[in-house]
Amino acid sequence: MIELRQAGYSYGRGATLSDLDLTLAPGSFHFLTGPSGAGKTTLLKLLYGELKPSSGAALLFGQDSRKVDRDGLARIRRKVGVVHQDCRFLDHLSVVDNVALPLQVTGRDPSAHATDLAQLLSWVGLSARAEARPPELSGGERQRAALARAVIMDPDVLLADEPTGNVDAEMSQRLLTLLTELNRMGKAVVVATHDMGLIRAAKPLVQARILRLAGGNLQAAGAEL
Ligand SMILES: Nc1ncnc2c1ncn2[C@@H]1O[C@H](COP(=O)(O)OP(=O)(O)OP(=O)(O)O)[C@@H](O)[C@H]1O
Repeated sequence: MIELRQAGYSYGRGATLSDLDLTLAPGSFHFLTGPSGAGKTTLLKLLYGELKPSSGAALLFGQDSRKVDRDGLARIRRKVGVVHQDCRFLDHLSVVDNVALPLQVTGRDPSAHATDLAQLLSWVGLSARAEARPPELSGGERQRAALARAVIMDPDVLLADEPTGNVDAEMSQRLLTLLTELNRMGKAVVVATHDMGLIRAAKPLVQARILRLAGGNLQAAGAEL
């Protein structure tokens, strides 16, 4: 579905990422670790076409991200749900309206998807917070709302950037359960995290590959969980 081939990226001075090979197959689960500044967010951006490789290639559903036009990239993005590190909500809209935003952006009528929205909010445990504004949410509630928004379009791939940052161990476990449920539905999942406890907690739930970014390169961090 998504493949990096010898992909590199530079923000201008030196290479942040170099010669990365990575394949996301349907139903795969990857953890992406590495120190702060190693390039985890940059790598995720290559996987959904927000950044294009400075060298090598990113093949997104068979299309080279450097050659695809805007419309093609928009179509690809609908198949990839992203939970951003900072969640990126519109604070003047309610939680349910934020979760519905991808529907609106792609020209669908959210009211025609009211059942899907209600089911999704129930799945992430936020039915009672549907009309709250994002600044009123706790860290764990924000992350769950961001996850709901990332999957409202039923993507094939889910990319989550530090989805358990600023939440306690119990909420981490809950988020992990949601991520593994999505994976069991066949979605390819990539979770960028510093949280080795999260990776250990995933062991009984999912067969995941652990990748470590260091010095711009990807290394397999040990055996399968
Ligand atoms: N827009 C940008 N312009 C220039 N440099 C950038 C930009 N975004 C990131 N960088 C640099 O690229 C490197 C990798 O950043 P990135 O955010 O991908 O790392 P990360 O592993 O996700 O870090 P963290 O774990 O702290 O979130 C860092 O040195 C960062 O300062």
